[in-house]
Amino acid sequence: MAPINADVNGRQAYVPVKESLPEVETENGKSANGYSYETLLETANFLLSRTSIRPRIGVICGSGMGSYWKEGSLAESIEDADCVPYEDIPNFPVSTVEGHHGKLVFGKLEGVPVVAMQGRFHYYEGYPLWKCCLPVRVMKLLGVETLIATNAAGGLNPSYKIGDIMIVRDHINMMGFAGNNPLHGPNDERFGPRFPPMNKAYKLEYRKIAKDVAKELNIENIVREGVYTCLGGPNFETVAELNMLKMVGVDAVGMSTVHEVITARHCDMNVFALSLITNECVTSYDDAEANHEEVLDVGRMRQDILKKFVSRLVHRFAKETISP
Ligand SMILES: O=P(O)(O)O[C@H]1O[C@H](CO)[C@@H](O)[C@H]1O
Ligand SMILES: Nc1nc2[nH]cnc2c(=O)[nH]1
Repeated sequence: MAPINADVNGRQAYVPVKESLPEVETENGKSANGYSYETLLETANFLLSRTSIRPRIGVICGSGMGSYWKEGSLAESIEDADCVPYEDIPNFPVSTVEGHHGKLVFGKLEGVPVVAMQGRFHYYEGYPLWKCCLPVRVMKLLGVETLIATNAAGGLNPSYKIGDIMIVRDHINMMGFAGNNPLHGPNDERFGPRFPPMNKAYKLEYRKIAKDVAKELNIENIVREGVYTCLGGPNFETVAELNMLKMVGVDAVGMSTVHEVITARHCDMNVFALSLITNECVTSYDDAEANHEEVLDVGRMRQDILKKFVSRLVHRFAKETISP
């Protein structure tokens, strides 16, 4: 096992400023912000013992989009794939939502070593935010430098259509406004600083590359750029809530991603995120209702395009920004 203060690849990790963190007690008697650095190193080391892939880019598959890692689709472009079910991974939560398979897939995409989460964790499943984001820290310890987070979201911007792909320019951390943040609790400087900036969360260079790639793939007519927000869920929004979000500049609404991005930026990962617009947000009282089946159907419908888009992005991000 790698020594403490080195990452699993033996490189020097963040310099700790404290030997140990103060214990913060919660109602159930557990530490408030989750597993220690050492515990997550154990998880990372376990994973490295299950694969020879040393991933540089991590991908989180959104609702309905994870299926594109299965047979007949992106799996065909992932070489040397090693799948590890979440149940087998020490300290990992398990997926409980339809459309989230519950596996880590290690492999190569266009020659780039990647790890993909085929299934993410959501707050509404009962996991605290830090636990929803635990895989992001594990990715960091595996050596991942860039996170690509994908999600299914409702389109609030009236010009968006179902099936559009929104490059996330920025987010509004609604849950954070109420004090619910994945970084809540004692801070371990080996992951990152106490007060991380978030104004450049979504890397400008990656957003430019994504627009180039959209042109190359001839899909620029369905690719947008906008602001995402995450609500706790699991219910879809009321008309009044959606109208309020529209007023504050939200383009797409979901129940994920924001806390993952905060955790990734905290540990200095490069971040790119995209939302597949799976439904139009219902902003008047007589329109149709949102439902998860539609979300999954649109994910399936866009599977091929997303597969090509994400693969090209992996290639370009690796070529232009990842250290050799
Ligand atoms: O954000 P992802 O996981 O893509 O899924 C989105 O779609 C589901 C609702 O249909 C919610 O889980 C929401 O967060
Ligand atoms: N909160 C929320 N999440 C979604 N995920 C997919 N569509 C939606 C939506 O309309 N609202």
